Amino acid sequence: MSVGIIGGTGLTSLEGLEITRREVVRTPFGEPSAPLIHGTFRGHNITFLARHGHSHNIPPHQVNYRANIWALRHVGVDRVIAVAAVGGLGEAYAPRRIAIPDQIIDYTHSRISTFHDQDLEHVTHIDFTYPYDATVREWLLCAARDAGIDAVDGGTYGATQGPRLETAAEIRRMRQDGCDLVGMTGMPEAALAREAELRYAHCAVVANWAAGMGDGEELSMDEIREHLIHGMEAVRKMIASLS
Ligand SMILES: CSC[C@H]1O[C@H](OP(=O)(O)O)[C@H](O)[C@@H]1O
Ligand code: HPA
Repeated sequence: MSVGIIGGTGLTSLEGLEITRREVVRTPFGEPSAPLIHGTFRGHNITFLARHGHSHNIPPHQVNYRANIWALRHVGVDRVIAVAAVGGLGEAYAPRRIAIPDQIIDYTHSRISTFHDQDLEHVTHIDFTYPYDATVREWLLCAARDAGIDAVDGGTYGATQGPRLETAAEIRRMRQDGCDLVGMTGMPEAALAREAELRYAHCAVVANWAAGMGDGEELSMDEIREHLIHGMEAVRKMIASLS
C-alpha cells in the first residue's frame, strides 16, 4: 500500500519523513503544485505533495488539482490523506480540533473539476453520494484514537472559492445549508480523486471560528497561524499512529 499525503496550509512538509527521492512528475494536465516527495514514515511508504507549493505560493483557486491527483495516481498511490485547514461553524468544531468530515457541499466556481472533459465519445457521471472513502476515514479515526486525539467523526465540509475568507452572512447561509466546516481546497480535489479511483479522505484541522462565529471579531491571521501550529502537531501524531 502506498499512501499519498496532500499537505495544505500549515503542512508544507512532513517532519519525520525519511526522504528517499524527490520526483518531478509531468502530467497531461500541466505541472503539479510541487515535486512529489517519496519516503517512509513509521513503516509506511508515503508520497507527500505540498498543495500550495513548497513555498506556499499557489492560492486555492489556482491549485492545479487535476495535475496533483493525476501525479499521485501515476506514481502508484492508492490511499490519499488530504490535510486541510478549515474554519469551524458549529460547537463541536472549535479551533485546534481535528475532524474527519463525511460530506461536502461545493460552493466553488470556475475551477476545472473533471478529468472527463476531453472525452468526445462518452459522458461520465461518477457516483459521489459519499464523497470520502469509508476505509480511509475509519483508518484516520483509529489513528486518532491510538494517538489519544479526540477527532470529530463526521461533518460537512463547505468548499468556497477563496482566496478571500467568507462574510458573516455567507457563513450564516452555509450553516443553514448544513455545513460544519469551511475551506477553499476540498473541491474539486475530492471529486477528481474519486474519478481517478483513489481512496481519499480529509483530515481537517480547525484553524479558526468561521467568519462571524466565535466572539464575532474579525479573523486574525496570527491567531489562525497559532491554532494551526497546534493542530498540525496533532496531525503528525495521528500519521505516526496509522496502523
Ligand atoms: C486562512 S488559511 C486559508 C487557506 O487554508 C486552507 O488551505 P488548505 O485547505 O490547503 O489547508 C484554506 O482552504 C485556504 O487555502
Ligand atoms: O474560515 C475559513 N474559511 C475558508 N478557509 C479556511 N481555511 C482556514 N480557515 C478558513
